[in-house]
Amino acid sequence: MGRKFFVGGNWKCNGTIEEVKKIVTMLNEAEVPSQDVVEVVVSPPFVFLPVVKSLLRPDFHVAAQNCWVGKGGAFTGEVSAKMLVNLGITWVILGHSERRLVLGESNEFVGDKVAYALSQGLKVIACVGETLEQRESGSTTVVVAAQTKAIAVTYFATVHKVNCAFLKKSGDRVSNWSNVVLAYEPVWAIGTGKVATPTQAQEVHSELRKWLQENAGAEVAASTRIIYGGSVNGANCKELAIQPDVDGFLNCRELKLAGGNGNGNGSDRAVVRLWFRKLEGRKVW
Ligand SMILES: O=C(CO)COP(=O)(O)O
Repeated sequence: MGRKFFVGGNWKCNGTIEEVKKIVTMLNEAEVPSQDVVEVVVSPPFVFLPVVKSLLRPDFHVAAQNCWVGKGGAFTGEVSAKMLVNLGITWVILGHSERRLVLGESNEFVGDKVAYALSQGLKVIACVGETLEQRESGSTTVVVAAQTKAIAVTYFATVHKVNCAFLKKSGDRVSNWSNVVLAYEPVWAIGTGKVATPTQAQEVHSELRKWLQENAGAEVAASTRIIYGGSVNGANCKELAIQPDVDGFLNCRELKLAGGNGNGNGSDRAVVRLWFRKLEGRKVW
């Protein structure tokens, strides 16, 4: 089965309402290949989800950048999967390294979030990736395999004491991989300008696919999209995209908001167009 190319924009904690509307206008005008061959998903901060959802062209999808691990309730500051679904949001990013490393989310906690979000009907972009230290010590494969295993298997009932009746009842595996996209995002490449080489990305993506093959079966391995994130831009995306196991991107820098952490040269529209045009070089199109 062919894997539909995936282009994701993670806007992180950036932007004002005016900037968000501006980038939505750009996206609405962008020339992109048919949604039969590419899936575009943008992920604004929580507060901008309703406005993006209402203004964005309907063939593009909207993702939240996080959600709570279980049912709502007395969890100040959190947003539940059910609330996202209620708003018409179809995707959520879980396990981003910024949440793992800055906010201390463990592999198991991320795994539990993935399981719960899927149970509520959300599609999940589940992030994995090693730090520079882990790469240099040769443990990249072990690290991303452990993160992926925790996504596939939940430890919720034993590790966490937060009430989550669903997970306690329902067994322990991602049963529907078609609603999961794995995002390999090496921590050392995020926001640093140090993109993984196409070979480095392909190596890890192929290891992840092998892990899926061994643990979730050949069909899941062949059909699950594994996307890359970390300093992707219009200039480097084509070489990455032609790697056999790179099925798309999760990216902040090119789909940036004006004044964000990208090049800030005012040519945002040109960059969006360039990005999509470069991607067209991929054979599947
Ligand atoms: O973290 C990322 C996407 O989730 C990548 O960020 P950059 O595109 O800024 O490297």
